This record gives sequence, C-alpha cells and structure tokens, in this order.
Amino acid sequence: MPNNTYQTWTQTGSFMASIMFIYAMFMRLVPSTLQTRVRRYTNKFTTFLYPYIRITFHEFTGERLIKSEAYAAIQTYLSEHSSQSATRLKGEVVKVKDTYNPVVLSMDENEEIVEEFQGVKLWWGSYKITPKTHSFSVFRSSDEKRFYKLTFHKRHRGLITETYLRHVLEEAKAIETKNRKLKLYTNSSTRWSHVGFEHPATFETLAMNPKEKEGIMNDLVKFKSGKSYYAKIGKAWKRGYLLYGPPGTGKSTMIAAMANFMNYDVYDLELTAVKDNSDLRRLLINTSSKSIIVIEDIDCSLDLTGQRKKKKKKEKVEGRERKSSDEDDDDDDEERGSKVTLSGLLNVVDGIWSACGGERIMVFTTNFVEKLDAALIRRGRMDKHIELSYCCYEAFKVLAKNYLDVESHHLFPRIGKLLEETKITPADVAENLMPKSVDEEVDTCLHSLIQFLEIAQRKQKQVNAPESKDIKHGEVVVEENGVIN
Ligand SMILES: Nc1ncnc2c1ncn2[C@@H]1O[C@H](COP(=O)(O)OP(=O)(O)OP(=O)(O)O)[C@@H](O)[C@H]1O
Ligand SMILES: [Mg+2]
Repeated sequence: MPNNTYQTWTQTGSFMASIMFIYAMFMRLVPSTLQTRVRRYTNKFTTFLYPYIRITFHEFTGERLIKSEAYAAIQTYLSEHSSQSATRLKGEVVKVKDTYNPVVLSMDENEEIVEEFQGVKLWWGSYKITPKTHSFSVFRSSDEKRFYKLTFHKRHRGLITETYLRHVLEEAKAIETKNRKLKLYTNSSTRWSHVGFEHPATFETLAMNPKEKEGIMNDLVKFKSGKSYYAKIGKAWKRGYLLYGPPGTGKSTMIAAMANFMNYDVYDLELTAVKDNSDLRRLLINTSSKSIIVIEDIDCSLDLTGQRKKKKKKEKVEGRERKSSDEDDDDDDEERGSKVTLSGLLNVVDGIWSACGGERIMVFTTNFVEKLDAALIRRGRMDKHIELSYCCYEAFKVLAKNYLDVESHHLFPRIGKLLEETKITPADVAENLMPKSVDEEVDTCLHSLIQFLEIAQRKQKQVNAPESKDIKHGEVVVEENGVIN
C-alpha cells in the first residue's frame, strides 16, 4: 500500500475509534427506554454515511467445523481472478505429469482486490483472525479463523447476492473441473485418506477385444451424461460394474483406465479394515460424487456365500455337523475382526444409502465369479458384468503396439494361431513383449513370446490329456518370471 494511502487509513481508523468511544459514552447517558429508538436512528444515519454492505464467508461453518463449500469456491474463484490485480499472493508449485507448473493458490491474508461485475464495483478482502496466545508455536494455530469479506454498495444488493454470487460459484466449479487432479483414496475403519492418482492406463493401452472396449466406453459416456435420465426414471445416479476373470487379465488396469477416461477419483475400499456396517455407511457417505468406488477381490473380502468358511471348517473338523448360520456369523466376526455383513454391503450398493451423492460408479473385481452371492451381482447392484479373459489376437495387437510400436509383422499370424490354441494372460504377453535390454529388437521380443506360447501350449495339452493322471485337478502349475516350469 502506498505511504499516503496508509496514512489516510490510519487517520480514518483513529477518527472512527474516537467516534465509537463518544457514541458509547453517549449511550450510557440515554435512558434505557429510549435506547432502542436511538439505535434505530443511529443505524439509519450510519447507513447514510456508509452505504455499503459487507458479507463475510468463513472458512469453517457449523458446530462440527465442516469446511465451508462457499469459502472453498471463493478461494478457487479468487485464485484465478486476483492474480492480475492483487500484489501479494500465496503460491504453490504443483507437479502435473512430470512438469512443474507454478500455480497461484490464493490472495494472501489482509490483501484486497477490486472487481467489476456488470459495471458494478465490488471489493474482496482475505482476512485472518489469530487469537492472542502466549505460547509460541511454529505450526499454524487451529484456532485461526480465516474469512473472505465482500463489500458492495447497498444499491446493488439484488445483483450481487443473486446473480454475482451464483456466477462466482459456477466459475469456481468450472475452474475446479479444468484443474482437477485425480485422487486415490484408501480407508481405515471410518476415514478416507488420499494420495494423487497417477496410473497411466487408458482405454487406448488396454488390451481387449475392440468391440467390447467400445461398448464399455459408450456405456461410461452414457452414464456420465445421464443425470436427467436417471432422475426421470427415478433411479439413483450410479452404476455397478463387475469385472471378473483370471489373475493378470487387466481388471485393475481397466479400473485405472476408467478413472482416467471419466476423470473420476478412485476410492479403493478395503472391506476387511471396516469394523461394522455403520462404519461402512459412514465411509460411503463421505465419498464424493464423480468417483469410482472399488472393492477388489470381493470374494476374499467377505464371507459372501458361507462356502469358503464351510470348506475351512470341513478341513478343521472333519465329520462334525454344520452349525446354525448365526453361530457361523459369530465365528466369522471373531476370525476377521470385521462385522460387515453381506446385507450391510447389499444396502450400501443398492439400498436407501446408496443414493447419497450421485454420479458414482461401483466396481467389484473377482477371480471367481461363481462364488459370489446372486443378490450381490444382480442387475441394479452390478449392472454390467465384464469378463476379462485370456489374451486374444486383437488384444495382442494392442500390446504389440504399446510395447514395441509395431502394428504388423510377419510373425503376427503365427502368434495369432498360437493364441487361439493357448490360454495365456495379457500380463504374460506383456512381460514377454517388453524388451529386456536397450538394443533388443522387435524380432527378438516376438520370438521370445512365440517360445513362451509354445511351452505354455505343450503344458496345457499335457494337463488336458487323459493319460496325465498324475496331475490332479486344481493342482497349481508353478510359473517363474512368466515361464512355465
Ligand atoms: N488387458 C490388459 N491390457 C493391458 N495390460 C494388461 C492387461 N491385462 C494385464 N495387463 C498387464 O498386466 C499387469 C497385471 O494386470 P492387472 O493388475 O490389471 O490384472 P488383474 O486382472 O487385476 O489381476 P488380479 O486378479 O491378480 O488382481 C498390469 O500391470 C498390466 O501391465
Ligand atoms: Mg487386480
């Protein structure tokens, strides 16, 4: 602030303080019966002298100190609009995709800017009240109260409180969408914590049948733009996807591709860390819209059918009668330390609670779809069932393009034929296609894949052959570094 302006403000401040002091003394002399009337006239007089309205927006609201959405929106809005006019700004350097972008976060405390909206002048100020404390701390005091103050002439009350503030909120939303950085959340029993989501998978790099891929992408686009449609049919704006298939077929990769495609945050829900159904509900309420809630390996997270436990018990106590289901539940709780039940999960996925927030996708993954309870995967809960299976020729072509940058090669037909006859996951194909040294050629990688496919084919033929009675059903064939032994 220039020197003469500073002096003017100081003088005005002390003048106002003197007036206030005289006013307080005067009010003491006025009989109490007349005080209300005097106050009314004083208010009218001060409004005449100072015809401005001030609105404050505090950082925290409510008894439980919830961060005010209005404050956050104004902060975002002012971060864009104050950078031109304010002289003191708080800045932060943010890393986006390996490049550092200097991002001005907001106006510094006690800074003011002037804005013009539809020819009307208004003032924004950013302030902080620090309670007086005798102890010294280098950390930010939790009692600090920050707020923005908006000042404008009372003549424009309607325009500012309705049109302008709506404009601020809408613009803040647009800025947030533009600068959005995805987050990956993980849970304890009651809380979410997050890190930045930086998985590079996209639908372009996802290896699968192109027609199926296009179908999934269309489904997602339809969901994203379906707000009014879901409202019209009276359905909560959410969609469930069940991804199933053997390990290494791209279920987790597809979730990452979905998040990048939709620009949604990911909530990776670890059910075993959740104490009970009410904590599960609390976690769900605290997820934001535009998000994907993921439960990986759902069959391992909960005893969803009772069959797994039954099996274990059978192993433990051969021949003993099965206990009643209530007793079973109690035992399960003790063993896993979580009281989340199937019905609790069903309610969260498609019950009254599932409608909170809207615009959410829920994804379950499993290697054993047949083990899941029918109620859990019925349409409405898991609307779209997607099987991710062994690598087909089309999927191989995507991987070859990703890993080796080749779209055609004389070895492709041979690989295509082998893939038709052999069950091998995209993860194994990817591993074999990845060059193992800087100067490894395309030919070498493709030959290595062919060799791997031939060995896998021989092994699979052996397993399926009737004379190979020595290999019992379900026996694990040990693989090391992508090569079957
Ligand atoms: N369809 C695919 N497209 C591209 N890459 C894939 C695909 N499937 C697997 N991969 C590669 O293999 C690795 C393992 O895949 P991913 O973790 O997605 O498998 P998954 O199906 O989730 O396995 P699990 O059932 O064990 O969790 C990934 O890092 C990815 O690079
Ligand atoms: Mg996975």
